[in-house]
Amino acid sequence: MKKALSIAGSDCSGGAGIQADLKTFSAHGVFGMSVITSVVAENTSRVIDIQDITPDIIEKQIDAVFEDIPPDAVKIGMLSQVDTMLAVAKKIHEWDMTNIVIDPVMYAKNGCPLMAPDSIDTLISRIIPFAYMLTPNIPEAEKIAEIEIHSIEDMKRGAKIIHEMGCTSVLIKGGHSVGDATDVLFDGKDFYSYTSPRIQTKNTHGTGCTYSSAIASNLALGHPVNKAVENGKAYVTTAIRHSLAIGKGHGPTHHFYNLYKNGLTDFKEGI
Ligand SMILES: Nc1ncnc2c1ncn2[C@@H]1O[C@H](COP(=O)(O)OP(=O)(O)OP(=O)(O)O)[C@@H](O)[C@H]1O
Ligand SMILES: Cc1ncc(COP(=O)(O)O)c(N)n1
Repeated sequence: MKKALSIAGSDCSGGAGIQADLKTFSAHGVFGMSVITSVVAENTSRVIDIQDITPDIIEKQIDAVFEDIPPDAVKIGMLSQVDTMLAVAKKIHEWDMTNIVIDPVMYAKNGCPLMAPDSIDTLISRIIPFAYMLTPNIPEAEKIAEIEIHSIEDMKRGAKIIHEMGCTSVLIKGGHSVGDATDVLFDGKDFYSYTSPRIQTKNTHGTGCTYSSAIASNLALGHPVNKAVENGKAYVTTAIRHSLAIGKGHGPTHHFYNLYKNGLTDFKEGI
């Protein structure tokens, strides 16, 4: 069985972060493991508080996983502080991690910051160069590349600038644009785009986490980069199309529908 690790924050309400990642891994038939970087008291409407895990315990969690069950792919999500980033960067290097998909999470859907603003330089210098794929949304890409993004051409320009920071490939996600949901991948040579019709729903909590974990699952399963994104896009689109109207704010993506669709379960309740 293929194995994947998520290094990310915990969303107690189950829609984003580690919880979304583990559900996504399971739906792909991949064995999921987790290293928690922050415990976030959050739900579909708001972030109440954040407790960052100490760098020491983050490092020890990574050691515990890698000395025993080395993963075939690693997804990295919320890294809230400079020290968190430095601890993760040290361990990426020490364990020679590969197939790393990094979602540079900066804000929750309701606008609450999940990354300290003063850590952007460390993200760029110490984390981004390790990414096999970096998956910023449009506001994150604007911050990292220091440009404004209003069009597909801007997304391509942003992807090129970010690629020069040392990552192997960049996928800028179009969830925050208008019209079709188009994502742009740059692998250092060619551009690829992935489009789905925009689904009219407010229930998009955890879409970015779901997408990056689906891509990591596909890399763990041995797919090349553009196929991993194609499959990941199909997964997240289905998960949004059947997202759940639960909670008072932005409801979460639906993983069981994907399982059902792929014939892995006959679970139908709530679809
Ligand atoms: N309403 C929608 N309809 C169809 N696809 C969408 C919609 N919203 C987002 N997507 C797609 O979902 C994926 C995740 O993109 P998005 O830009 O929402 O990520 P994100 O902002 O990082 O997510 P999060 O808000 O969870 O951090 C992308 O493939 C994007 O195109
Ligand atoms: C722990 C954690 N990680 C990531 C997100 C971003 O996801 P979203 O923007 O969909 O809330 C989140 N809300 N919580």
